[in-house]
Amino acid sequence: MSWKTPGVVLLIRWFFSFVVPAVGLFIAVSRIFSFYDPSLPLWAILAFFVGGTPIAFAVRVAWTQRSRRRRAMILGARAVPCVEGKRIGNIDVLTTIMKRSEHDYNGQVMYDYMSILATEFNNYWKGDNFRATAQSVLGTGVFNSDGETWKFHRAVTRPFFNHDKISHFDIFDRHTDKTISLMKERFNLGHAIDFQDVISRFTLDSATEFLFGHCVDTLFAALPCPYNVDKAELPDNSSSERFARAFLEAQHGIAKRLTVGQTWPLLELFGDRTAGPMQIVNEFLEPILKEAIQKHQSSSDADKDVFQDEETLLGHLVHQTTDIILLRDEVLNILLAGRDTTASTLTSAIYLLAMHPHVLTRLREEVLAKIGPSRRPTYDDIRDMKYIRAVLNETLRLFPAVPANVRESINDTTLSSPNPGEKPLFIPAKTTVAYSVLLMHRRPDLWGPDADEFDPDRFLDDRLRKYLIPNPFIFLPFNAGPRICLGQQFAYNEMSFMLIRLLQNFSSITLDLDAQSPECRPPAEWATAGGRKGIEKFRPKATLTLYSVGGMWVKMEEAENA
Ligand code: HEM
Repeated sequence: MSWKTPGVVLLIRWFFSFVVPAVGLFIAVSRIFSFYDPSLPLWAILAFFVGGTPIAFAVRVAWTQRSRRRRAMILGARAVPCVEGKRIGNIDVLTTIMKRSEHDYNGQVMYDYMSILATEFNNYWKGDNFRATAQSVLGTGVFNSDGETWKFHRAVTRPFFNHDKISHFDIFDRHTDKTISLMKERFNLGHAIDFQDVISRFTLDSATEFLFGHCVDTLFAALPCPYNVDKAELPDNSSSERFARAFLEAQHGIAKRLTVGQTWPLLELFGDRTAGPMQIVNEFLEPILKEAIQKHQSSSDADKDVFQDEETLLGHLVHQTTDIILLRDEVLNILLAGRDTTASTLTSAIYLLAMHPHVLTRLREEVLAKIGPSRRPTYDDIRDMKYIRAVLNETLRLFPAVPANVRESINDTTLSSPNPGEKPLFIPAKTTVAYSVLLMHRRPDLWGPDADEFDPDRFLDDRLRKYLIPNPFIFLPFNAGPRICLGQQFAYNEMSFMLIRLLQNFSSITLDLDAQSPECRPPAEWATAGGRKGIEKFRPKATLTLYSVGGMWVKMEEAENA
């Protein structure tokens, strides 16, 4: 095991920031004393050793605060109000945030403690803190870089997403068929299915196929067993799912770090929690990357020069670079960007359709009228289907797959005050600012008094003109500005394709709450809470993406003509 764990690296940094200056000060003072009187009193030596580092820390904090007040005044701004804890270093606030992030309704702790960033994207970047947190998993890929490196990543990947590829629909079709037949098998046994699990397999198998040309075939592994069913009743055809599990574990590692904040390395004093899972991920990827590089290098020069409409992202990327680390970072970042987001949105959509059968009926009518009971949907079909787009948008409004995010300020800047007439809030350079799209999407002042309700018509009727058209920044599931999601169109195609196929095959969806293990069900006290917390039948939580704790257990009724 390497001694250079994240925790040790942080302690070394702190040693040089606080202990070394304190010792330096001690040496300087003792020199001055020795000039007049060679023996420094024992109490002074002890006081320096015991109090030196905390005093150096306190002086640094006081100096920073004074400097911030002065810089805020220059910008005509005021300091952001601070949360005042009861313990030194706000340790009580930190532990409360960690605990509530684990158990409370997603976003609630943010709502109670933090301020919301609205539209000030230009003064911010991802920043060093986020990069340090995610580096061991995402490397320097598009999701985790800024400046020139980010521009490079974005430039090399963008052409791949520029036009819709027929081959993508072939991939969706193959994996959708497999997914639906797995679901039917389970429903025929009379049991529920964890839709979140099965759809995550679908998006992983589809994404690995279109990114690397190698499907990880998670749809062939055994499905999880409902809480209320004996495992022996279900067939077990398990095969290795190491890659999928390891990649998820690595993401959980990043999410944990983000919850703790900048002191996360202290929790990893004895080892990097993402190192083990990332070793498995890298072992899976390395031969695939090497094969793609070799194939490119052995192709004739004439072939290399001709721009080909490659089927896979990797096939496209090796034309730009054969640096194996760059290639790995790129495909892993896009796998993360594209896989869990679509799985999360489809899971939320199925939940909402189960909760609102009249929406399901209307959506099914659109599918049957436009495409019929069995034909494969085309790109043109999907483009013309207004209601399916409204259902997906309304799902993304209430349950945005990336519910919260962070940015770091580049220079000293300000945010307009939430209370009109008050001075703006001062944001010093290099400050991490967290913002929640989920909370913004549910604000009644932005979306109307029924903001908490699921109603796809708000994307079709007068409410569209009243709220969204004049103020498009109130709906940001795909982010906005130069870092807007590259895969937005791909995602709408994939999600619409799957929903259409599901509704061609099934005529109703019900939640099976008994199949969910009791510790994963929403706590009884949520029922009396206001807003969506009081409505929800599942516990929404987030790693980098939103998910349902313990899965989303549903039953579906097969359509007569399926
Ligand atoms: C419902 C589905 C999706 C949602 C809600 C979504 C949402 C987002 C969001 C919020 C970001 C900004 C993240 C940030 O800057 O911190 C983003 C970035 C990105 N997304 Fe998506 N995404 C989805 C699907 C996809 C798919 C399917 C792909 C590709 C196959 C993809 C590729 C990307 C890439 C490459 C970026 C990075 C852009 C950059 O930083 O310049 N996304 N996405």
